[in-house]
Amino acid sequence: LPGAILIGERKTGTSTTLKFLRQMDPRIKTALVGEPHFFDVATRYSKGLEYYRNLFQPACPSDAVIEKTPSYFRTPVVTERVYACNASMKLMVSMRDPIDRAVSDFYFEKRRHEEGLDHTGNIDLRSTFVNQTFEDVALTEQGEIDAEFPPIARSLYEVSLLRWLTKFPLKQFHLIDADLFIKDPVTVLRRIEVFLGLEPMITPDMVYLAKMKGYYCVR
Ligand SMILES: Nc1ncnc2c1ncn2[C@@H]1O[C@H](COP(=O)(O)OS(=O)(=O)O)[C@@H](OP(=O)(O)O)[C@H]1O
Repeated sequence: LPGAILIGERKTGTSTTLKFLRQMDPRIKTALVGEPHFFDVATRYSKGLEYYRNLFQPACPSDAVIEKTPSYFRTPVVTERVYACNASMKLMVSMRDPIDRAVSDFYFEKRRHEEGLDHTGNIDLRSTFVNQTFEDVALTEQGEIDAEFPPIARSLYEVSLLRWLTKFPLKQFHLIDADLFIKDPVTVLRRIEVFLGLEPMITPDMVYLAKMKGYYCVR
């Protein structure tokens, strides 16, 4: 079972962070599926811990087993369930400039909707988003920032973080600077290795800057 979870938030580079860790540090083992959604989806949670265990790569005791599911961060029931699973769980929270994150989240939702990929059936009505920009939907009729609009609500990191802190001590958290990750992934990844209890082995020669993309890639 994982000893650490990257609990969110979405659009903060969680996919790349996990991919880089897996590719660059063979002691880090992950789930075989991208996002297990074990603690937030009732039908999966009810399958029990053996089901959850089987979602992971095989690992030896010196490895660090981790998973990432960005919706864990903001889903209240998850905090209790993770605590019941392992009160010593290490929790990684990735944070990006909240406005950049909200804008990215909005356009991601808009694209998903336009492509008809949302199959949940409970998409927020405002997320029809047709011909709308982020600026069109970010304000209430009174001209205030609409803190209940999901892409904005998901950037209110402190709301979720305070709930997690009612259950887990601060020393079990590691905050990932997602803006620094884009500029200097190695520094961020080495800090994660240390948090996971591993001697850092990720080094700058393992990455290169893909100038066209503007992002670092693994060699
Ligand atoms: N190396 C590299 N390559 C590609 N993308 C990178 C990289 N590093 C960070 N990012 C940032 O990752 C953002 C997407 O975040 P997530 O992976 O958390 O998105 S998701 O919630 O899983 O859809 C994505 O945000 P957007 O560009 O706004 O989509 C990127 O800023």
